[in-house]
Amino acid sequence: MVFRRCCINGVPYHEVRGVLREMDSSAADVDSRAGDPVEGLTAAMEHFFLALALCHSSQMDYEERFDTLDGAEFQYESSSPDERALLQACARCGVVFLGESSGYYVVRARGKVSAYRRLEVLEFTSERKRMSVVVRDPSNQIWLFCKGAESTVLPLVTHGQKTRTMDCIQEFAMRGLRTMLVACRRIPREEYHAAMLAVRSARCTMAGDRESQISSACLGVERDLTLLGATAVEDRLQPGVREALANLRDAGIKTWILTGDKVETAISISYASRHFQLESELLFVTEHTSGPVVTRTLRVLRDRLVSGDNFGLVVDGESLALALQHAPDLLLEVGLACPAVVCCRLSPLQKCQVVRLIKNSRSRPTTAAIGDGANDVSMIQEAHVGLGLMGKEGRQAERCSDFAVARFRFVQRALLVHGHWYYYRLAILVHYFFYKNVVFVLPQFYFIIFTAFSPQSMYTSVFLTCFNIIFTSAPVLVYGLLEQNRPSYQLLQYPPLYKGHQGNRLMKTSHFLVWLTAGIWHSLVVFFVPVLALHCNTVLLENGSEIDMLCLSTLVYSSAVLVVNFKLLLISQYWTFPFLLSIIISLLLLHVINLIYAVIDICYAVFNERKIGLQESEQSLVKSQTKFQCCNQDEIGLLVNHFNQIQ
Ligand SMILES: Nc1ncnc2c1ncn2[C@@H]1O[C@H](COP(=O)(O)OP(=O)(O)OP(=O)(O)O)[C@@H](O)[C@H]1O
Ligand SMILES: [Mg+2]
Repeated sequence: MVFRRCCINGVPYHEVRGVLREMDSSAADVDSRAGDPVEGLTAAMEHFFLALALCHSSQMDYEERFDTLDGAEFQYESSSPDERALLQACARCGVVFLGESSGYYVVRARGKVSAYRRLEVLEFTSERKRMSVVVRDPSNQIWLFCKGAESTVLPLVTHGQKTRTMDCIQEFAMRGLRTMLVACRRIPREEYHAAMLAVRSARCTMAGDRESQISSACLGVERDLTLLGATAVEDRLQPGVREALANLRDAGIKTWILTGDKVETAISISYASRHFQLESELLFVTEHTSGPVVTRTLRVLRDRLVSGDNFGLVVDGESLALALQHAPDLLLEVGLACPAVVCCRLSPLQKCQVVRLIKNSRSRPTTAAIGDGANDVSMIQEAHVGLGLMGKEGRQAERCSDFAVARFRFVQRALLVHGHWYYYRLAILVHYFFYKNVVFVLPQFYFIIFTAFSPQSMYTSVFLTCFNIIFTSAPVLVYGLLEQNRPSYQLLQYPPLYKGHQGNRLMKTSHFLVWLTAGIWHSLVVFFVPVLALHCNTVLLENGSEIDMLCLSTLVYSSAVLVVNFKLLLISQYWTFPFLLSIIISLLLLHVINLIYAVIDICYAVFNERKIGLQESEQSLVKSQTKFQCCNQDEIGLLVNHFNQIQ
């Protein structure tokens, strides 16, 4: 962010490298508006810059060597890029914030170093849209300095050049600059103590709405302000934002800009970023104060939108709150019908509400929110996909997001290329898992039918276990990581290709049925081809013996593994070395494990045979012994009979 302009006591100035030039607003040509450089700072200017140098929450430890340093060299640490830009501008103009030491703000102005005792900081929140500091100056006077959005500071101002300053703010905002008002007040000592007591007790309260109690306590001291002026900071668009927005639009992605900025600033930035086209006709839902009026405006806009022209919708925070309360469906209808929407002066909660409104609309669109500040965290978390920009406004957005991106323009690659690929990969992966299991399991059903509903399993337990774990898992995983159905340059060059996947098209029932049919057909082939082949001649082995059931099962099983792996190879449009290697290894493993299993099985059978043989011989021995005994008994019986007859 760069400090560009300011307005002091109603007079606009242009700042370049620490030189202020008064601007002539009446001049038609922008370049000829800046007048002669201002010689030295007037008391009003010094007071204005002093307010900026004191009213902030930036950090820098004061060191004495800073006293002699040029202010432009300081790097201020702040979560607010606006504040950093303002402090650097102050330093360039001669009022240098040197840092903080033991509760004192040290400031150098006109070569003189002064320490201001920090008494209280009334922090900035996106709801209050302003912040204040209370300090005691070296002459023991207590001052309150306040800066913030004009919508929240102006109502507190009672003295100063209100009208001229607001004209300046309007002009700055039309140029796309981020504006703030700066005001101050000298607080009587007795009032200070009472007001601060109220603020501190509100901060300590645990009951009720604590935030609103703090806000109203702050209002006790933030009142009767004297307007010092206004600042205008340029928030430069990152490189590539225009192209990225245009590409996202071509890809069928609807973009809404949700910002805390002023309406004019937001519109100007929207034109600069081509979110609004030059030919766009703007529809305004702004400055409404009652629900019925907002509803009426939205109805009128809805009727106008039928003509289908290139419209841009602008909604401000207050009107949005009313619309969300009284006519959310109408707002949604109008918003979705407009090609571009800008919502300005939104609080973090409102940003979240807008995302929720869209997310829960009838068509159930997939939403993605992208932001860089703490005030974007709630919408990032509400959206289906949260994208955090690594920015100058701290790391909250980045930490709360699903994906962090360094630059806005990288979003188009993330969505159009990686989003496209990953959706495609995931869709194929899910269908493929169903498919390969259908090919594997259905032959078992056919087998049951062929064996008069026998409970016998065709596959052995080793085969059952290995199918999904070893023989068919690696290729599909590698496919899921590396597949590219189109090259990246093509996807970036033709953003409409992204539309092909919108509405979850690859996961429709029709796609599932296609895969299911393929699975059934392949299962028929892998079962019936071996069965019919063996039906003609079951003697396959060299020694003339017939093949057994294990042999049929191995044949069917191997065919299933081959077919599902080849299917993946054929549907893949991007053959990489790891992918081919994973298929080769899977097939090799199939044969190696088959071989090992066969050897183990033969050994087992031989062992069994031996065991059976042994048992049989043992049994026959017993039998023969018994026979022998029986025989002996018989013979003895015969001998006895014979002996009796002789007698
Ligand atoms: N540190 C600050 N001190 C005082 N006022 C501030 C400060 N930062 C921002 N503001 C004022 O509060 C307004 C709202 O700020 P907020 O951070 O909610 O949104 P934003 O920064 O303007 O926009 P965005 O949503 O794009 O981040 C700003 O437009 C500005 O006028
Ligand atoms: Mg901000």
